[in-house]
Amino acid sequence: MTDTPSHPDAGGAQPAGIAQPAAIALATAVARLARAERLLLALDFDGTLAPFVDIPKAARMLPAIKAALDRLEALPDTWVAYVSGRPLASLEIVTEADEDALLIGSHGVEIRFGRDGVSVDLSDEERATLDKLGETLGALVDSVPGTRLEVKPVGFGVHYRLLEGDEGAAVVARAYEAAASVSDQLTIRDGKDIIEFSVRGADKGDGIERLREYTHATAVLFAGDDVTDEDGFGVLRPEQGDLGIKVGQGETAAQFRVADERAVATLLTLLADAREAARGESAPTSSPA
Ligand SMILES: O=P(O)(O)OC[C@H]1O[C@H](O[C@H]2O[C@H](CO)[C@@H](O)[C@H](O)[C@H]2O)[C@H](O)[C@@H](O)[C@@H]1O
Repeated sequence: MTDTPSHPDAGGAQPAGIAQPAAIALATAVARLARAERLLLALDFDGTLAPFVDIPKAARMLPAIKAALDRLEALPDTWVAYVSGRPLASLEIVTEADEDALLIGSHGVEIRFGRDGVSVDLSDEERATLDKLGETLGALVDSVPGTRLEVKPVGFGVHYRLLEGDEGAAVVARAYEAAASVSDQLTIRDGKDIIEFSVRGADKGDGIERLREYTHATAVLFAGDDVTDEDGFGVLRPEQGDLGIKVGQGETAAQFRVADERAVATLLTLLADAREAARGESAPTSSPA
């Protein structure tokens, strides 16, 4: 946390990891968001809540983030949802989802709202393309030590986090070529040390709109770190009180930017404090990681 004075509307605290006066403006926006009638927190997972690790299934959100989200989820008219590129099954594990969890997986293709869900029924043509894609990309990763194929319900991710320097770019080029030999209709997503090819083209913006509809939220907070999260920022309605937060570097349509997951922890803790106060709950003194 910074020790500089805060804006009168900001509830007396500022998010760490960003410079003034942006920190003051963000703290003010968070204080306003805390007073929303029905609040939806739609959150990207990897690189936003959880630091990157070499083994995807080992990723977990920072403890301070988990604590803040648990507090927020316990409040009335407040929903926490995860909107990720991960397959739903993987997202359930890393978020330690309970039976009420709101999850959007596979970049908007897979949906689980509590016990309700949308199953992904592939057409014969999509299934055939997917099978061929798996064989082709499988052969590629088998030929490049350090790469790994992530199997998803509607596509595949080629992971190359363990490669050095230009080796990653070379694998991406070969993956493009391999995928193009299968189909020119694929949705391609260039993520952080992963290149993904899918036979379905939904995006995180679609997922957020489904969540907005389901929760009847009057305000939405979406935070994300990657290029694929720009689809999410694109459907926000700042004029209605929505808030978009970009985590880390890179061009963005989000209104605000914070440095990293620790700054997200600070922000969510401030939001939990402010919303508990707004909803008349006790606001325990809490310190982020
Ligand atoms: O939309 P997100 O929740 O940010 O998911 C994006 C991808 O996240 C996972 O891969 C990334 O995180 C891994 C664990 O830290 C890391 O090893 C990998 O290099 C990153 O690309 C996940 O495995 C993918 O399926 C998601 O698309």
